Amino acid sequence: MSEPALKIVPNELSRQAEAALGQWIDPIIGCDLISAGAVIKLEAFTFRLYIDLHLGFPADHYGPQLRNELERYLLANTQAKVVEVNVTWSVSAAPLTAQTLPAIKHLIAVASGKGGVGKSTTATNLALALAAQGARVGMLDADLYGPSQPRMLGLSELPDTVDGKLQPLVGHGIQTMSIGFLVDEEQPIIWRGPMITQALTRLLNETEWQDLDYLIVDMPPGTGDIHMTLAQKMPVSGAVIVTTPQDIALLDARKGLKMFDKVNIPVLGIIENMSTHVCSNCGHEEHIFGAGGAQRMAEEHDSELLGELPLDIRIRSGADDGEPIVASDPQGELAVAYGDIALRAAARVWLQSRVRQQTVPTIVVE
Ligand SMILES: Nc1ncnc2c1ncn2[C@@H]1O[C@H](COP(=O)(O)OP(=O)(O)OP(=O)(O)O)[C@@H](O)[C@H]1O
Repeated sequence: MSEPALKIVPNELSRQAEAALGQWIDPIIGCDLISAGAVIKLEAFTFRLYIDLHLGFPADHYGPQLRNELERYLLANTQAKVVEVNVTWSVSAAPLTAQTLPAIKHLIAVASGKGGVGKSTTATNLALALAAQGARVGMLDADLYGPSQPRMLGLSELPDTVDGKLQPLVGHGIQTMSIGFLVDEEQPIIWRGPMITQALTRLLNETEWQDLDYLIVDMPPGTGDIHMTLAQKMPVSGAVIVTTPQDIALLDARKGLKMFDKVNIPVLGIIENMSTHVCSNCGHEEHIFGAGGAQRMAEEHDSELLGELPLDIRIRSGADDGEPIVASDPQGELAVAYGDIALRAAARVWLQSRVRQQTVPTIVVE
């Protein structure tokens, strides 16, 4: 005879906890933790609440922060006198396709419509921010006409080849491959479409990436051959679009957004770079390139503003010196801003795959 099914009877505290959790909009995930599928266990005894959360993005620092905030919130908003929240995380691989690369769980493209808006700088700092949360991160410099990752990550050696595979160079913990390692920095690259396509696919496929949660792909500006190669030959989980709030940059960013829509690459969100400038002498804040443009663009295109970054000399000098700000000042406010944006993008990658899986949280009550 089979065991009778366990009958789960909600009690007052579990009802209070579920209601409170339903009201808590996580600033990184963008929705409540139950809807996100993050609550994997909820145990409610008369005055004691035990909650297990599992996040699908790296959260070495975010996890403890979330635990502390949630414990305080639940103590204030339920009858519980003891609340224990346990947070774990792991990054699951993207669904298997013909293009899946076994060593890489997710490819995230960092793109911009227009050149010079700070896409490469943003890509580098986002990669470092994900690594700071515990993820294994790589960087593929797909800006073949103007590779900047060697300089930004402070790398200049020639990569080794082992059994015909290029070994990525590691800068600030990021496994990196760039055409800039293989050609002279001073020499212009004057390849036509098919050569570019071949060079990019070889850089991706012939590099021996080691067990990556995320490979960040630093795209060239615009919408050209490299973008088509990315869409057709690479398993991209999503793209983020970097823009400044300037009208001309936004116009080009819209084209980029539409291009990703056309080739079925989900846009994870928009990043507004050089949003404001705070004068280092007098502290006066100015919107040099205009205000609110990326937010409006996100609303118009049913996308999301992942965050804003100021125009700051420390970001510029770090990028030029091979000491990106997230690595050189990991506790500073700029690293925090990059960290939030990086986690929001990673959380969108996770939520996308959860929508496909439709998982339901387990709730156990006394
Ligand atoms: N938020 C910022 N504050 C100050 N300087 C910045 C910021 N973002 C980028 N920069 C600087 O702006 C310049 C252009 O940045 P970057 O090379 O990242 O742009 P890009 O969009 O990748 O350009 P390209 O399209 O030419 O590859 C660099 O000198 C960089 O250091």
